[in-house]
Amino acid sequence: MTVLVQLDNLTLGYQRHPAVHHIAGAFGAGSLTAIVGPNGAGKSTLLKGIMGLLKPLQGGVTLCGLPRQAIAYLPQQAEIDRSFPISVLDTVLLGHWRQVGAFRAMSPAMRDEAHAALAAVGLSGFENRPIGTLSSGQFQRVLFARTLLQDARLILLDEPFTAIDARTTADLLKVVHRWHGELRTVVAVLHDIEQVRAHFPDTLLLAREVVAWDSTAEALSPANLRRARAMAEAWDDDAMVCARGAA
Ligand SMILES: Nc1ncnc2c1ncn2[C@@H]1O[C@H](COP(=O)(O)OP(=O)(O)OP(=O)(O)O)[C@@H](O)[C@H]1O
Repeated sequence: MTVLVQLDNLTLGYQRHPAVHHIAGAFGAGSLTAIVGPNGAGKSTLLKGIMGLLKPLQGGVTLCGLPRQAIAYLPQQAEIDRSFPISVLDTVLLGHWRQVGAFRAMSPAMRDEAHAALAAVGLSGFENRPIGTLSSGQFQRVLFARTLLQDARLILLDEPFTAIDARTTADLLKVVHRWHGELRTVVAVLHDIEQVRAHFPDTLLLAREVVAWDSTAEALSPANLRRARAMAEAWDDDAMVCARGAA
């Protein structure tokens, strides 16, 4: 396996209060991995750490030959403000932002790519709609279209299918498989275990620390799922220091 992202004894948290501890392992180039775990397990925190939005309290993240601009990150929909008056097409065109910068105009080829991306997610004809008027499923399609334009080598998706209808989920899973086929590396936080078993070859089972990081069949064994549940029941949200101390 060629390593794309290496996590070394990674501890992340907020106001020095650890949320995930001592994560060690690697995402291989071209891998398709689900991150699964109970509520509050630190799944979103881990994505933010990989993205560089959170500074490690301990340990580190190494991007192997991967510039940060080559990472696409889709946060949970709840974290995105949709009241901004911007059209579907302009939202998708933001995917070109890193190539274009603040002042250069979009080329006709870039616009064509945006139209093609909207067609790929089933949203042709929606170009001029303000994003605030879309359903959650339609808006998630827009965000996937924008990600298609970004040409990212690592794609981080935080609960991309939560509160999204079944048809949209099926369509967007096809986009995920397209990325995997293009040898991009995809990491998605997911809650639907059956969906993970059906579509994601690898799984990181997280409960504030790694329970298992393996092929999905191994990682989601009944014993590992029981362990993750038991660990969640034992969490002490008021604990101020890492029980294992500095490694
Ligand atoms: N901005 C923040 N400030 C302080 N604590 C936070 C912040 N964001 C998350 N936490 C805490 O960090 C821990 C891990 O949260 P995180 O959102 O990463 O979990 P998760 O596994 O993604 O949960 P869920 O499945 O419920 O979305 C939780 O105890 C949470 O309350």
